[in-house]
Amino acid sequence: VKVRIHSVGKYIPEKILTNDDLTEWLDTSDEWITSRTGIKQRHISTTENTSDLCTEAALKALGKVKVKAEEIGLLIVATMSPDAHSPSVACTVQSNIHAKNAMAFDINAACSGFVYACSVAEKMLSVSPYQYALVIGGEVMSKVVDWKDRSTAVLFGDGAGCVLLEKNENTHSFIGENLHADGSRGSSLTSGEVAVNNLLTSGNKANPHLQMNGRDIFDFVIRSVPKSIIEVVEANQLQLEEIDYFLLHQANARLIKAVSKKLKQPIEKFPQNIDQYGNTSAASIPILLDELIEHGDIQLNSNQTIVLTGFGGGLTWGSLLIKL
Ligand SMILES: O=C(O)C1CCN(c2ccc(-c3cc(CO)ccc3Cl)cn2)CC1
Repeated sequence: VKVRIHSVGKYIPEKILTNDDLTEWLDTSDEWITSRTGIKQRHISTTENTSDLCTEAALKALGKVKVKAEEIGLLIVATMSPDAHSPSVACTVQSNIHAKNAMAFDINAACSGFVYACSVAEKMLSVSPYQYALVIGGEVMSKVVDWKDRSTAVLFGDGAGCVLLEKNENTHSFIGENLHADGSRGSSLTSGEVAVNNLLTSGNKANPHLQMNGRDIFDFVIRSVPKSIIEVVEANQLQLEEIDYFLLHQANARLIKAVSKKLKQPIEKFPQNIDQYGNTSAASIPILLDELIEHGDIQLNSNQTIVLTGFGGGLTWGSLLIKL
């Protein structure tokens, strides 16, 4: 049985905060942010929570093809900024779009969440009686960042991206994958800690906000991401030159440049939109994919070969090799 990408959608909240807007609140500058991250602006939700962004992205993807919500058997949301622990964002989205036959759950693999979720969905769909699965990466990072911490608050943005996967006999999108974690370095990027305070204990501290050791993460990514990409390409008897696009998690422009150099592949193969959206964690790859399809750089059913690579909190990282 084969699984392919049938359609893609995204939804970004309307409100834009530019780097200059941030200088009114934080001791930072457009020059610093732009030169160190590549980010020029980010979208910040004011009323919509993660499930609202994911719902709109799902409706966009469904709207582009004639697939009815009841044909969906599986709905996975990758997020590290859920509305709540329960109900899952996926269940709220399932209700909103009336996908009454879909099982629904969230996964948290931070900025690797979307590639992890696609991997899980592909396996589950291939043994499911249903034809379609929705995989959504959605974040309202603006509610988890510490707006007093200029080293992280300027990096993140809100948004959601969605792919509709279809089970069919002939074309096969998912050629290969490698997914990794290293929990021993989990403390390099934490968010939403919940302390053990109960009837018997109290006073245990927990930081609800995102905290990041940028240097540690940078070093981890530079070492692990090129390896993951080479691994997934060569394990499937391909060469890097045969990959049309490398869609990397949009975490930092300098980092993307560094990975392209390590892989000796032209920067044109590493599309970027971090300037517009900031780091939208699990949403960054599906948002980028949707934009590339909108601009015509990537077409579904084109036989183009792409690699999706996520990396971040956990620590987690991983790549998917996809033939469109
Ligand atoms: O001083 C500088 O240049 C700073 C140095 C630190 N920077 C960082 C560091 C790490 C990340 C990052 C975050 C995630 C979480 O999604 C995943 C992957 C990465 Cl690589 C983004 N920016 C910004 C510029």
